[in-house]
Amino acid sequence: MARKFFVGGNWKCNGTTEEVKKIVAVLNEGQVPPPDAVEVVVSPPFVFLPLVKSSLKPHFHVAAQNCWVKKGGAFTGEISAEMIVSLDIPWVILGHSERRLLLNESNEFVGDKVAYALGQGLKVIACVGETLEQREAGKTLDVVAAQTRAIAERVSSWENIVLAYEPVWAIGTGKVATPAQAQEVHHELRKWLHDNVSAEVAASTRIIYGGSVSGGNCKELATQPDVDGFLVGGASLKPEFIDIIKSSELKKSA
Ligand SMILES: O=C(CO)COP(=O)(O)O
Repeated sequence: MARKFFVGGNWKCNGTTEEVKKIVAVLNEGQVPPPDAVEVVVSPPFVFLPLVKSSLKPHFHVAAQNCWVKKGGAFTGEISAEMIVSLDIPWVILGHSERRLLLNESNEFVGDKVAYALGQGLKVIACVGETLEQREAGKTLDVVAAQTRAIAERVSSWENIVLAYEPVWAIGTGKVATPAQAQEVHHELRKWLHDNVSAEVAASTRIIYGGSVSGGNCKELATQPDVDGFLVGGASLKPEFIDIIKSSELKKSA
């Protein structure tokens, strides 16, 4: 089965109510390919989830940016998977490098979160990626394999997981991975899934790229055989996000 192109917009910790309304208006006015050609999921900060969900055209789906590792309770400041489900939000981003690095989320903790969120019925955009130091030390594939393994060991199905490869050195830096660099890691991740999970999961799991994706560089990246879409940060707050969604049209179906 062909993997449907997937474009995620991670708004991170950005936006006021007024700014969020403007981004929603841009999305609603955009001429984008139909939902059977591309899956688009935007991820506003928690406080804007209901506003964004209720004002976006149904064509677009919504994701939370994180959730707690288990059932809610006495965890001040956290948001549980159950809460996200109760808002009818289908997706959550987990394991983003900003949380792994700034908030010390370990591979195991991220794996536990992915398993718990899936168990509650959420779909998960699970992020992996190496730092510049790790890349320069030749450890890229070991790092992303270890991050992926911690997820694979804890989940029984990959049906509701999109894997996002986001090299840390490319995030918010304007230094996008070259199409060849992205393709190499995506190919290796797919091979890892093939060898360690199953051929079926390797063939069907979408592996998307994130890190300084823009309206300018998305086209060449989109044509790489193992790049099934994008997770976009800064550019997802701007009208060029529409161009990035449209890059799905360049994808030849597998
Ligand atoms: O972290 C990212 C998406 O999750 C990428 O961010 P930028 O597109 O701003 O580099």
